[in-house]
Amino acid sequence: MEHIWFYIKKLHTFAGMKLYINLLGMIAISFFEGFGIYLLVPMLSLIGVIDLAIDNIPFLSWLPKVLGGIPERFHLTLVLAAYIVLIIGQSLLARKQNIMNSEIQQSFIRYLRVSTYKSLLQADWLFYLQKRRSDISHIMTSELARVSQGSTLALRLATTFVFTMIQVAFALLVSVQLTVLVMASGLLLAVFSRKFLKNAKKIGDQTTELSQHYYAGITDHFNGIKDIKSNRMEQSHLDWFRSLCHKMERNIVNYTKLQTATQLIYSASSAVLIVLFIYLAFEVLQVRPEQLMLIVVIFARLWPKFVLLQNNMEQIISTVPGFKSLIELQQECDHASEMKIGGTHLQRPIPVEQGILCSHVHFRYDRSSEEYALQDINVFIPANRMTAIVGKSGAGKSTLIDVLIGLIKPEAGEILIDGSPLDSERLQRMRSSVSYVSQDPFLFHATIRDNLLMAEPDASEDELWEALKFSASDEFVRRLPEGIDTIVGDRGVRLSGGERQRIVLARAILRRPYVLVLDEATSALDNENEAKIRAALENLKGYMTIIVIAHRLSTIRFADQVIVLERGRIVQQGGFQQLSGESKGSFSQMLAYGAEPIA
Ligand SMILES: Nc1ncnc2c1ncn2[C@@H]1O[C@H](COP(=O)(O)OP(=O)(O)OP(=O)(O)O)[C@@H](O)[C@H]1O
Repeated sequence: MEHIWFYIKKLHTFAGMKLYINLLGMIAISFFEGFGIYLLVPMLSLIGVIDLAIDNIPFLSWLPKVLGGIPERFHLTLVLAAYIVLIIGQSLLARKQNIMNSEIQQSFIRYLRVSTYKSLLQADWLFYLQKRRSDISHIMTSELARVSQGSTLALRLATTFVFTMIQVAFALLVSVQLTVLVMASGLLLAVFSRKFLKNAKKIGDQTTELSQHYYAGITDHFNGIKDIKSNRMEQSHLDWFRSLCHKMERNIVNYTKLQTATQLIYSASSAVLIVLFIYLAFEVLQVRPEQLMLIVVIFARLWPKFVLLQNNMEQIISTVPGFKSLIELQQECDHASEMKIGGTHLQRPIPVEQGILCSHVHFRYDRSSEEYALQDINVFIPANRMTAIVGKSGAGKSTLIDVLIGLIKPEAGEILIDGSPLDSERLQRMRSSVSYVSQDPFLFHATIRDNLLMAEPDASEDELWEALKFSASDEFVRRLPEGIDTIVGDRGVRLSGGERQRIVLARAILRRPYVLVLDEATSALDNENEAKIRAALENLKGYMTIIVIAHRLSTIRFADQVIVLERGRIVQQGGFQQLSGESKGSFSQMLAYGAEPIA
C-alpha cells in the first residue's frame, strides 16, 4: 500500500486540485453505473421476464407512484429512455475523466523529465566523472517509461478503488448480508495474495538492474565498436549479451507467471464462491430474487475489477524501483548542483582584464586516497597573453585547466579572477567568458553550420566563415559535397580527426571568448594546418587570454609563459626561451626528447 501512496502523494503534490475534480468525476460515474443497474429491475419486470418487486429497490420506491400517473403503454419506453440517458451520461463523463487522467499523468511525466534534465545540467563536472553515462540515459529513457506506466496505473487504481467502494455501497443498500459475504471472500483472497505482491517487488528490482546492464552494455559496446572489430572481440561480447538477454527473458516470464497465477486463483475462487454464494443466499439467508439478481449483476461487474486491482497493484510495485532511481538521480544532481539555470544577469561574462590567480590549490579525485592530482599550485595566468601548460602524461595538466575554469572546485586554496574569488555566483559568468576545446572534440550529429550555431546562435554567415578561416577549415569545408550544410555524422564520424578538431576550434572562437582554452586541441593536425593555427593564435595575443596544453612543443613556441607540471606540482615556470635555456630543467629535457621539431 505504501507504494501506491508513494505515487498518489507525488501526483497529489503535482496535480493538486485536478486530482480532486477527477475523483468527483469518478464518484458521479459510479453513481450513474449503480443507478443504471438498479433500473434493470423495473425494466425486466415491465418486459415481463420475471416478476420482481420494485418497492425493495433503494432509490426506486418513487417509481411506481410516478408511473401510476402515466398510461401503462408508455412505462417501458420511459424506463428504457431513462436507462439510455443514464448510460450515455455515464459514458460521456467516463471519456472526460479518462482524458483528464491522461492530462494529469502526461504533465506529471513532462514535469519529471524537465526537472531531472535540468538537475542534470546543473550538476557539476565531478558528478559526471563519478557517474556512468549509460546509467543516466537508462534512467531518462527506460526508467522514465516505467514511471509513466506506474503513474497511469496509480491513477487507474485510485479511480477503480473509488468505483468499487461506491458499487459496494449500492450493493449494501440492496442486501447487507449478501454484500458482506462477497466482501469477506474478496478480503480472504487479498490476504492470500500478499505473497504475490512481495514477489512483484522482487521481480521489479531485478528488471531495473537488468535493464541498467543492458543499456550500459549497448552504449559501451557501440562506443568501442572499432576496438571490438579490430581486436576480434565480437564472440566474447556476443556471449555476454546472450547471457544478459536470457536473464531478461526469464525476468519477464517470471513476472507473467506471477500475474497469471493471480488471475488463475481469482477465476477459480470466483467459480467456487459463486456456487457457495447462491447456495447460501437461497438455502440459508432466503433472500428475495430481485436482491439476488442485483447483487449478482453488481459483483459480476466488480469481480473483474478486484482482479484488476490486484494486477494493478503488482504492476505498480514492479515500477516503483524505476521511480526510486529517478528520484535518487535527482537528489544526487541536486547535491552536486553548481548553478541555477535561468536568471540572465548571472550569465554576463566576466571580462578577465588582469588575469586568473591560482593560490595554494590542492585537488584529489578520491578524497580517501593519498594521491593528489594537484598539489600547492600557485600561478598567475595574465590576461590577453598566451600561457602554455606542459608535462608528462598524467602530470595534472587537464585537471589544472578544469580548476582554472571552475569545472572542479579545489579541495584547498582558491581561484581569483581579476582579484575576486570564483565563488558559485561568479562561476556561471566565468563559464560564459571561456571557450574550451577538449582533447576529445565533440560534434553533434548535425550540419557543420548547426554545430557552429550551437555556440553562437546569432552569428552571421560572414562570422561563420571567419571562424572557419581562423581554424584553417574554410578550404576543406568548401570542398565538402554540401559545404557548410554537410551533416558530420554521429560525433562527427564522417570527418577526419584533424577536421573535427578544426571545426571545434572554429566553434570555440565564434563565441569571441575572453579566455580560450585548448587542451591538446591541435594534436591531430598535420604540420601545415598546425602552423596555420599557430599563426592565427599568435594574432589573437593581446586580445584574448589563451591557455594551451600541447605535447607538440612547436605549438607553444610563442607562449608568453610556460608552466611545467610534474606529478601534480609546478616544477618550472617562465618564458619559452628562458626555460629552454635552463639546461637542467624538465622543460629542456622535454625539448630534447620531443619527437616533433620546433618549427
Ligand atoms: N576522473 C578521474 N578520476 C580519478 N583520477 C583521475 C581522473 N582524471 C584524472 N585522474 C588522475 O589525475 C591525474 C592527473 O590527470 P590529468 O588528466 O590532469 O593529467 P594530464 O597531465 O592532463 O594527462 P594527459 O596528458 O595524459 O592528458 C592522473 O594521475 C590521473 O590518473
